[in-house]
Amino acid sequence: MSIVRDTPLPQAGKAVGIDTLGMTMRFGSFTALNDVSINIPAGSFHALLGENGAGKSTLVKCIMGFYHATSGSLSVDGREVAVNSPRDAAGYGLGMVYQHFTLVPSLTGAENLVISRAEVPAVVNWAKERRDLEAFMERMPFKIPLERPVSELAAGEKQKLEIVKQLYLGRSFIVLDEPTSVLTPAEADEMLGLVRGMTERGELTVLMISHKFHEVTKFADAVSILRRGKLVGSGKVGELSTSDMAAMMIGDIKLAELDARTPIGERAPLVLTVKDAKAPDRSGLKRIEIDRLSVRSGEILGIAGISGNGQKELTEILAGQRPLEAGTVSVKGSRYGATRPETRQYNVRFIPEEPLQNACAPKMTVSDNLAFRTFDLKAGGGDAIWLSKGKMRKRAADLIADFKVRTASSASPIAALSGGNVQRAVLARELTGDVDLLIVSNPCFGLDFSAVADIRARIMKARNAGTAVLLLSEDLDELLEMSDRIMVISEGKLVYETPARGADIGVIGAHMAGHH
Ligand SMILES: Nc1ncnc2c1ncn2[C@@H]1O[C@H](COP(=O)(O)OP(=O)(O)OP(=O)(O)O)[C@@H](O)[C@H]1O
Repeated sequence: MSIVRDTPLPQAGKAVGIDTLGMTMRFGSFTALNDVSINIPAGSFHALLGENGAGKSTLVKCIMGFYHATSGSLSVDGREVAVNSPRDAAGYGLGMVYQHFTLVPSLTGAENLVISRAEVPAVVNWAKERRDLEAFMERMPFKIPLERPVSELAAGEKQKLEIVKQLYLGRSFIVLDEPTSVLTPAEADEMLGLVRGMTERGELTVLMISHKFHEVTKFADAVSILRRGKLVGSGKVGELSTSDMAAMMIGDIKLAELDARTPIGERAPLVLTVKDAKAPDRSGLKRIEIDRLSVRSGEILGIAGISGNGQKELTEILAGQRPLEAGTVSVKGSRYGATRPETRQYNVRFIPEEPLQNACAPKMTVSDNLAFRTFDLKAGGGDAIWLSKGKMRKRAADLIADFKVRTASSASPIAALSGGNVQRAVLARELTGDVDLLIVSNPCFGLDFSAVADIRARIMKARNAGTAVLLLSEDLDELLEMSDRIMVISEGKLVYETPARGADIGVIGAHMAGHH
């Protein structure tokens, strides 16, 4: 048996500060980051703002050693350092927490922490690890049940564990990339409050990418704003109003407004109906059972629920990717299996979550991806025999302009776009043309505030024009603003229904949490 060798636990954290000096990053002839100098002192909580494609991720990737900046330098605690890889960054105490969880769901919190170390012993001395972990957790403000499998933790607990993992690995400067996008408002507040406490005690420095002004003003003490790769503003949070920050981000652009809701006609036809549908969930251990769900023309039905309660399975059933064991899905009164001819015949459009993985061919160009619905159709609607690359490019240019997709060119691979711009490109493809049924999951995830306003206005326009919309969202505010009716999904079942107008958030929240 091999020798048990333990890496020592990090000492109590002492925050480190960083400076970027003239950081510039070019991709070919495109400048994603242009001469950016930012000072983030040790123990501060710094927010990084910018519209989609402004260069936030690029800056962070340069700091973390994922990218080699074209020019410029990085200092840690006042000393210029060479960070050529994430491993180098880790050596200086720099760590990153991603928007999506990176933990292994079947392992416990303790196991996740131990295996995340660079040098995991061949044989783990669990008794010693547990003692060490207990001592470590005593220093942490976060309380997390480390003995439970991660799959059983709530989203807020998982996010805290991601942060604890970085601290366990000895990082004392962490980047939080939109850290609250899958948390409830209460979880977000608690988590950011605890992180803020650590910065105030000088144990940690935080750089947070966020699109949420209320989080920035409540928790950060300074902010830097990027626009088209340039630093356009920075300062103390208290000295800048939300509208100052918004204006620096996007300039003097008027936000899209929601059209007034037209009443749903009494005889508005049913467009989508799901009856007695049963299917196993992804683990095969639980089931999804939808007794009855229907959406009328000109109606938005919102589905609320904590992530992982069957939303993904429901969208997979509707996309024809998860066979039913029993029950039916019908569109406009006919059985519907989501084949390409059926989606065309009934004008069904679908925007799944994580669109880069689920709705795009990442290595193909933006123009090709925008043409997926139409490349084999002639202008009049018949089948096309030849691909017309010229027409595809022209159509792509129109959609890119209309939906303000920021890309170096329509010939760039779609995977090179920023997260928010991939989302915009997929929305451009799916929301254009005649749409009778729109199934959309978290449409505004990762979008900046002006894009959020724009996308919601477009969905409302489609509704008012008669589209039936099934809107699955983890954002309750979005559901309350957009929906006509709201249903709650919990453990694979629809457990509660209410008109959105006058809905009681407390009651919805209780059903989301499993109290029926
Ligand atoms: N590997 C790459 N190749 C080519 N262009 C890239 C690459 N990575 C980023 N870009 C471009 O750089 C610009 C900045 O992207 P970045 O991901 O930094 O934006 P962001 O501010 O993080 O946006 P979001 O809020 O949407 O995440 C975008 O226009 C993007 O298309």
